[in-house]
Amino acid sequence: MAAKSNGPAAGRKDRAKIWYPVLLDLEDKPCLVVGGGRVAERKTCTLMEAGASVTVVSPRLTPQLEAWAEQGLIRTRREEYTAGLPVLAQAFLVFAATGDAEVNAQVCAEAEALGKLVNSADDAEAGGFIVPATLRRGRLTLAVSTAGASPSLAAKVRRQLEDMFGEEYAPYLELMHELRMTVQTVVSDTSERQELFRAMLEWKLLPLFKSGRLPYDHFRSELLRRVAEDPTIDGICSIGDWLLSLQNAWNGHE
Ligand SMILES: C[C@@]1(CC(=O)O)c2cc3[nH]c(cc4nc(cc5[nH]c(cc(n2)[C@H]1CCC(=O)O)[C@@](C)(CC(=O)O)[C@@H]5CCC(=O)O)C(CC(=O)O)=C4CCC(=O)O)c(CCC(=O)O)c3CC(=O)O
Ligand SMILES: NC(=O)C1=CN([C@@H]2O[C@H](COP(=O)(O)OP(=O)(O)OC[C@H]3O[C@@H](n4cnc5c(N)ncnc54)[C@H](O)[C@@H]3O)[C@@H](O)[C@H]2O)C=CC1
Repeated sequence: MAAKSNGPAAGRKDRAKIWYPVLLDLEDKPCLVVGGGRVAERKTCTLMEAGASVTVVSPRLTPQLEAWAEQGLIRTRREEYTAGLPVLAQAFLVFAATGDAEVNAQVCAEAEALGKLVNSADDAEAGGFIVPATLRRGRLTLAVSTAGASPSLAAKVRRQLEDMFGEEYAPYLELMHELRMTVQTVVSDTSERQELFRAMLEWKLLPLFKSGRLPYDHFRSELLRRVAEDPTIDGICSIGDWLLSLQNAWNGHE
């Protein structure tokens, strides 16, 4: 069988590096950021969002980093980086984000020697991972990368996705998650379940969420009830009809 053009053969050395995307669980994981400027602040912020336990090593900190330190949200060491810091040896992820390229290279070398995943703010190829531009809508994560070719383009594409994937995706996915769990409990056959999940994607739920007029709790329990009552393809399709009729009724009242 011929290899697909984007298949394993695409990983050969004569091509640009292909980065492997993953989503990491950083909850309570120790992470080290070396440097205390604007870039270190941005990396720290997204690490905090992911629940990481962040230590920043830098003689100077941005006012925001200072504030987080005062609030006890991050740990800091107000000093220049030196090799052999226990906080580096204990870190799950390391970020080299100083304004000094030589220091960043030293941080990367030490971290890699200890088998750590390290990110270099000033040299994509020097570290073991790079950070994409990220859009979150509850459980939906969209990550955009240009493999370091143009980080500002990654940010621009992320902004464009903001319009395409609005806030309504967060409650929509919560509900889809709950409905999926319901179906998993009441339907034992895997292929039957998959058919139902695909049919549920055809429901015109997103416009209902987008309108912002849904009495969410009532709607949620009604939908869960209907799915549990008739978890068949006919049942799922008739729920789809019910959702359409709701939408049409609302549109008619506008
Ligand atoms: C390789 C990588 C390593 C890493 O940091 O992981 C890297 C490297 C470098 N960035 C540089 C510059 C800028 N980076 C940004 C912004 C972001 N940079 C991010 C990631 C990455 N940046 C990784 C590759 C990501 C990819 O391409 O997929 C984002 C997506 C995520 C984040 O940082 O959290 C975040 C946007 C977040 C968002 O808005 O969503 C801006 C815009 C701004 O600051 O507003 C500028 C100025 C404009 C410009 O230069 O384009 C420079 C040059 C420094 C110089 O020349 O002085 C280097 C070093 C080099 O290129 O060698
Ligand atoms: N990856 C990215 O997204 C981006 C990367 N960059 C690169 O990242 C680097 C940092 O950028 P900014 O934060 O804007 O710089 P900045 O000048 O605002 O901050 C540099 C920080 O590094 C600290 N520092 C300097 N020497 C140190 C040492 N020996 N040990 C510990 N900390 C030390 C300073 O105290 C300061 O807090 C720049 O070199 C730039 O090339 C710039 C823009 C975006």
